[in-house]
Amino acid sequence: MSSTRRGSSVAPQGTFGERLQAAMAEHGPLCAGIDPHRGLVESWGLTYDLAGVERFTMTCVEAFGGSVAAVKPQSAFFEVFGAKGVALLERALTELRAAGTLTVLDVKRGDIGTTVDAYGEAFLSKDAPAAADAITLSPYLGYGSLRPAIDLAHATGRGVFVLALTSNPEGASVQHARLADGRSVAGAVADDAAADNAEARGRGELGSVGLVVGATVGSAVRDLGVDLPGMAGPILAPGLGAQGATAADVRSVFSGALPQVLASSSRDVLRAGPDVTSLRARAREVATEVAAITAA
Ligand SMILES: O=c1ccn([C@@H]2O[C@H](COP(=O)(O)O)[C@@H](O)[C@H]2O)c(=O)[nH]1
Repeated sequence: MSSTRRGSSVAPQGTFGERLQAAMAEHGPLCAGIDPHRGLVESWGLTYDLAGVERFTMTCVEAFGGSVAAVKPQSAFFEVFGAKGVALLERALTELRAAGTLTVLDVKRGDIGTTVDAYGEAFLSKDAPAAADAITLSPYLGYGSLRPAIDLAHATGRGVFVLALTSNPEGASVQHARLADGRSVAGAVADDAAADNAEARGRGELGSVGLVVGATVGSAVRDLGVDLPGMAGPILAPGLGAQGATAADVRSVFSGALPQVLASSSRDVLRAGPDVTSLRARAREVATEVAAITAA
């Protein structure tokens, strides 16, 4: 990538796992999503175009910046608007970073290793144009293909969340399958992440390689032998609210690994907009509810 396409260079202090652990302790374990769906944008009285999505996004940045542990923009909703949408996404990431709020960019990238290397440069390098504190990765070209991005994340103090048990019902057809050694696909992804978090675990810290496990997955974690405590990294748990999962589901799905959970909610919180104070209040309310469950 040419240097003219690079963003500004601000090296984060400490590992992603350390920073996330501190942010969850301060604000509660909520990652608020920025998902400018057409219907949501219009329900805020905005037009569904670049200007409307910009207003929506910057309202979220103002409401969530400094108020929640992390913010997760969903890249797809920005890519819809082409280069200008991506520029808006980059601006949101920059402003959240300036507010001292961790960002998890939901891009779900995965490819052969040489291409994953470029994805790492795009989002996790110190001069990345769309620098995020962490990104989501898909391991379905093999966990090992993610190596360049995982190594870069470790080198730059950033993190990744690897899809293990996604919140959608269709995910089970792949993620519940069994390998030749008897382990489930999701269990094997967790074992691979555990190996990457071994040093952090040895220091008694949260690792920087997390997993995505939906709060909607019921008993799958137990049934499939997915060792979340042994994984020792953060668990990004979407599905709260609009997809039907409750705080009580968080408690049962992640029992034994609750301190690692970063619950993620988008539409349920975003419906409280467009008023900044109401939006922030709803995010705080959900964060407090999940904190009470995960601390119990
Ligand atoms: O397993 C997964 C992985 C990612 N997501 C993403 O999280 C949000 C969920 O939005 P809600 O409005 O809270 O349902 C969205 O960006 C998804 O792409 C997920 O839902 N499940």
